[in-house]
Amino acid sequence: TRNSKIAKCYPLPDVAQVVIDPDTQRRYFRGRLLGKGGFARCYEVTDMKTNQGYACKVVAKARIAKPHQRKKIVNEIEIHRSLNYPYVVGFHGFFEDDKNVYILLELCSRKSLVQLLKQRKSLLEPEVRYFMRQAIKACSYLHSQNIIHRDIKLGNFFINNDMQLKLGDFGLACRVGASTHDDMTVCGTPNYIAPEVLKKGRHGYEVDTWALGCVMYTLLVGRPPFETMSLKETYTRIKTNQYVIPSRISRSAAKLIQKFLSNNPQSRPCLHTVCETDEFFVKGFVPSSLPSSCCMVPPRFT
Ligand SMILES: COc1cc(C(=O)NC2CCN(C)CC2)ccc1Nc1cc2c(cn1)c(C)nn2-c1cc(Cl)cc(CCC(N)=O)c1
Repeated sequence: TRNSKIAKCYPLPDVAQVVIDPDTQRRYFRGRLLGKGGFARCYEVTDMKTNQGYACKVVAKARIAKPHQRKKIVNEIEIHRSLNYPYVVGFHGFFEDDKNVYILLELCSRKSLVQLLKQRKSLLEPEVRYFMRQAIKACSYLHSQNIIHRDIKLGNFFINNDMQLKLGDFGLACRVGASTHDDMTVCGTPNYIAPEVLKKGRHGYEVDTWALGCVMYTLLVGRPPFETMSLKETYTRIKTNQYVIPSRISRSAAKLIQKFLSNNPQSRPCLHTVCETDEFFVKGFVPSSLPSSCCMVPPRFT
């Protein structure tokens, strides 16, 4: 809208070199900009007492002046602060000053699956089992807390120093049963948005299961399953379930992708059991850890 254009052309207030949490009096030294997303800029910050590093999402209040924009940030904080799971980004606090809202999050030094796939082009099946197991467990945990993430994609799976996957960015998440289902307009990321959301029917946890299928396909193949030159064509292919699995992909991987990408939400796998029951995981080698060299070159599983 016009206002967002105005907001964009005013220079954003700089983030001070040292930011202080007024409640805890903790002082954080602001390091480099790690990236931007939506209204937020994310900086690496260091607690000046403990030397602990964090990823600090900074949202200028000028950018969230409208009630629905402020509600989005409040929703993200309210949901994320209630979570605690090994494969979900740690939430370490939030505070505000007159200019910005600050959200302190677990720093994942190896960035996200976006950068890893950009470097590697596509991953080997054992690596996909390793990452998909953690991604599925993270979503299964969210669903057990009655939360739908609604924006599962490579860029929201961060990788920490020990190569563990951490699901982040709860800006579009919602609690099931809350009245926010009506705002589930087409707000997901085009490549990973589920057919039932496009048809504006009822939708629930299964939209995350669909998106996990898109993540698995993209990691193995090196591109998203429904990517085309136009958004309209992509939406048509999603609604008509039109995608191709290259023949180099194993039968068990292809079968699981087809289950994840079922047009009918009820036919998609159960996230609480799929890692223990599906042939792709049961009949294949699931590494318990990955060397950081996987960010650069294919590993040799001897
Ligand atoms: C050391 O840790 C990181 C480094 C980098 C990085 O090297 N980015 C470079 C910085 C220089 N520019 C030129 C290219 C990207 C990127 C991400 C890092 N870690 C890192 C980044 C993190 C988080 C944890 N950990 C969390 C949680 N949220 N965000 C977060 C938040 C936003 Cl708003 C935007 C982005 C960037 C887009 C993306 N999906 O990566 C990330």
